[in-house]
Amino acid sequence: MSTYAKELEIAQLAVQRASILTKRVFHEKAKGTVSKDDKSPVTIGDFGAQALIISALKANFPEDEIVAEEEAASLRTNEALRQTIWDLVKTTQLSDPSAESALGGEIADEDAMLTMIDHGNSKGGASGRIWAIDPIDGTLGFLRGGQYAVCLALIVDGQVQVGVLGCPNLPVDDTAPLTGSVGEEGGSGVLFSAVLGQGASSRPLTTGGLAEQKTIAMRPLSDMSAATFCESVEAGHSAHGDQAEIAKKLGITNPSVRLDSQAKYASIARGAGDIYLRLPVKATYQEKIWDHAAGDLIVREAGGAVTDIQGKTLDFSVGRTLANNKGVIAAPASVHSKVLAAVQEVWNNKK
Ligand SMILES: Nc1ncnc2c1ncn2[C@@H]1O[C@H](COP(=O)(O)O)[C@@H](OP(=O)(O)O)[C@H]1O
Ligand SMILES: [Mg+2]
Ligand SMILES: [Mg+2]
Ligand SMILES: [Mg+2]
Repeated sequence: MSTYAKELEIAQLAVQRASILTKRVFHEKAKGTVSKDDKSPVTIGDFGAQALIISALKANFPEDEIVAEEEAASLRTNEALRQTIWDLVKTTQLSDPSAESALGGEIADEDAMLTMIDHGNSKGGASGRIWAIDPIDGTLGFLRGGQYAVCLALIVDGQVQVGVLGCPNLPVDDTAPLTGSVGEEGGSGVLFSAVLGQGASSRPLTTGGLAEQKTIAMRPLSDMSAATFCESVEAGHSAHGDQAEIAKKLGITNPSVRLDSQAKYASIARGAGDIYLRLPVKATYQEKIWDHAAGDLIVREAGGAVTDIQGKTLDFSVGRTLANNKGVIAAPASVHSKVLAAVQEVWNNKK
């Protein structure tokens, strides 16, 4: 068995199961949205997906630490919301019994569900095995009817070893035009994964066991002017103006493709786009490890390089945030230094 084979298998099945829950909520009008302390939204889909993923991890790797985005505090005082989530969680299973049983079976009751959610409160750090979970990345996209991703990564002694992204609204076809909006028929969804040193792959998302996988790779980029770059839909999450200036400096003529979530990392990893730019809007914002761990590894294993705007690799060893980094540049390894140089020119001119 290759290294991290079991972790990869469980992570993929856990993300696939959680994706089923998020899809159910995606098609509902009422998504049980509540506002967090930082004013950002969280939905019944985020809470439910986090409970299901953590339950699978606890059943298989009880000693591991977990850093997850959400916490159960607001659910302890909001019975209606808690019950809605519980109804979703207890009725979401993989249709393949052996896959479902690999995830350790059902959560016992509502209280156990809250405990599961709160197991994601690890401080993270430089030693040991730490899972990073973003149950729904791109919650704003999820609410808008756009792209979102279910994200899970295993970090060991500060290095991302396993990364899995479920992107329920991406098309299975790698060559389909890249857009941030979901078409009439929607995408049927793709599950991306990578293990350090073992390459990156993708397979269609299913509602049962894992579908057959294929290797993915970034597009060779011989002509920078033909590159497609991706950025957030939300202007508050990355600096659209700076990014447009950088693209111009690089001679990129295609308009940027705006899509929510780590679907950006996944899309460039499979050659549906080329470059992902995330320039800080606010100097004080610290990126969260769960927003990047899986995507960073998947892009690197597909032939890309990922750094911050100073050219430093992303440092997952300093807690729940990327406190040592600012912004993100992800590009094919062969052109990354060129992109970095353009970013630095624009960034330094601003000072
Ligand atoms: N000021 C800010 N700068 C950068 N990222 C931010 C931000 N405020 C929130 N975010 C993060 O941006 C993520 C979405 O990224 P994107 O814009 O690429 O879709 C959010 O994840 P969630 O949706 O999981 O909360 C959130 O963690
Ligand atoms: Mg959030
Ligand atoms: Mg996120
Ligand atoms: Mg999230």
